[in-house]
Amino acid sequence: MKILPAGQIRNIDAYTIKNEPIRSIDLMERAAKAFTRWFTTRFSPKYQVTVICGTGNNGGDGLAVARMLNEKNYKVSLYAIKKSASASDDFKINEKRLEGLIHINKITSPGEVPEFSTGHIVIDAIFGSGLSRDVEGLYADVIRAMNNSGNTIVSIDIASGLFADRHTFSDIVVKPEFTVSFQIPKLAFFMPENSRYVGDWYIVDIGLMQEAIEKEASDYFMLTDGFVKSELKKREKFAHKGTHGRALVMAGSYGKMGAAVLCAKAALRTGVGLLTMNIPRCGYNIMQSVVPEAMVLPDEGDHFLTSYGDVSKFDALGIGPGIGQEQETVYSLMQVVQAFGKPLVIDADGLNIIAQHREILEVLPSKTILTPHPKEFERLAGKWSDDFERLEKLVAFASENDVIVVLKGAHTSIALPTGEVYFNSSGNPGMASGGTGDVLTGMITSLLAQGYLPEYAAKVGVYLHGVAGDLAAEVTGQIGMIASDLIDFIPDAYQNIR
Ligand SMILES: NC(=O)C1=CN([C@@H]2O[C@H](COP(=O)(O)OP(=O)(O)OC[C@H]3O[C@@H](n4cnc5c(N)ncnc54)[C@H](OP(=O)(O)O)[C@@H]3O)[C@@H](O)[C@H]2O)[C@H](O)CC1
Ligand SMILES: [K+]
Repeated sequence: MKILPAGQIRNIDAYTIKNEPIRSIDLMERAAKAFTRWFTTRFSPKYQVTVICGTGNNGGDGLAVARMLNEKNYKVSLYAIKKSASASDDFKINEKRLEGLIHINKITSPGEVPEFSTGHIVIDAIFGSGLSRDVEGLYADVIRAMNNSGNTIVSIDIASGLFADRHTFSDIVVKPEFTVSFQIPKLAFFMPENSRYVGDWYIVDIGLMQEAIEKEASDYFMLTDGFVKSELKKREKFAHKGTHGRALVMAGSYGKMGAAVLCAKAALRTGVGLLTMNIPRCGYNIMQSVVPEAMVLPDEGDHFLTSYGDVSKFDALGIGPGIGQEQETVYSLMQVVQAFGKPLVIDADGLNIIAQHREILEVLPSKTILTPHPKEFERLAGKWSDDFERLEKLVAFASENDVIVVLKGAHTSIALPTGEVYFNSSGNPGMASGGTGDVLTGMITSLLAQGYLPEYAAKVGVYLHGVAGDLAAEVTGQIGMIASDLIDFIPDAYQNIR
């Protein structure tokens, strides 16, 4: 699914209005209906609803929603912030449609800012994608009062005060529990810095023309079920274990064999035919007894990796989980990436080693997959001042080094060398716990070995990992979930997507 900036969404609106054709007021009606449908399935008419509007089209949506909820027997109080006489045409039409139905309380001065009584659901329709500057004055007073009221807020399209496509410096922004956005996700939703201004967000379809969406170019996409489903490889009837690839994972050191074990189990559960674990000797018994399905290639080093073996017979190589940064390990990493000569997966200490020895970047096979968490990415690419700048750095790093970067976090983002970025939509905060990264490395390595091209191994791996986390959380809850739970749910995650 494409993520598009406000300007391009406006083009799509205009195209739909012209070519469907549909009057813009009817498109607003359709948007308000879609919002109302979402709202009425979540909140019953026993709730009192307060709708706060601006006077642009977001405000027009708010008026139409107020009318629709009133028809459905919700008790609705309605306010419009009117600093000047100007209002959008569709706002004015909706204002007329409300005559005799609901009174619109005008907020024209600070004295008229409502006192929000508790227990209301507040619908935020002050500004949408037309926000053009920081919020101040009367608008700021209202937003502060809304945020301080303790009420559940639902934002229409996007929280008022939040810029859809760039960093929002001001903190005068509505803090909704839910955002219900129209058809196309906004880039701001994927930035961790905005989490309190987005809440749980939902996309509702308002029937914008598909051909108009296709016409608009974008480098940003959201990974969805449909996409991943279409990329999953099927198992052939006459397959044997060799058909599903041979993977080699170089992982572990004294005290960090858990990382190697998690990575191994995840690779196997993701479906690799044959897995070999290249680990230091201290991990031999652990690996053989805990993961009997894996073959073990013990290193000469007792406590950390000191060399590498014949890598030519492997389809995929994953390296990094728990390897530490001893000098011999650094040398073997430097050499093995070149000896392997095909795209591989590098994680954790493997990335820290690269950050210390940047010459390795020059010899990485094209489309190698790097899977940093934000701190590791900072070591590779330097600091950023906000998440939009981080995104710029991510895109630049992937294209300059001809690598695929999987930047882990809520909405893990996958940057390709082409400049495209895919944001994940699966997963939950319970996954922010030790070892989940090792699981992801195992999964992506496994998919590479099974013949997925690097770009698809990254996308499918990240999405599946998130689904496994979501399924695990249904059983364990988010707080008590651990990385091993994720592994147990990989098979279900496959079933779920198919
Ligand atoms: N396809 C769709 O998604 C559809 C969306 N709809 C809804 O329309 C809004 C966008 O509506 P628009 O009228 O373009 O913009 P807004 O309602 O967000 O607000 C514009 C007015 O607000 C003024 N403004 C902007 N920033 C500020 C500020 N900081 N302080 C005060 N006033 C501000 C702006 O003034 P300008 O001086 O910048 O012109 C405008 O007067 C979208 O979000 C959806 O909710 C349609 O209903 C259906 C299709
Ligand atoms: K809004």
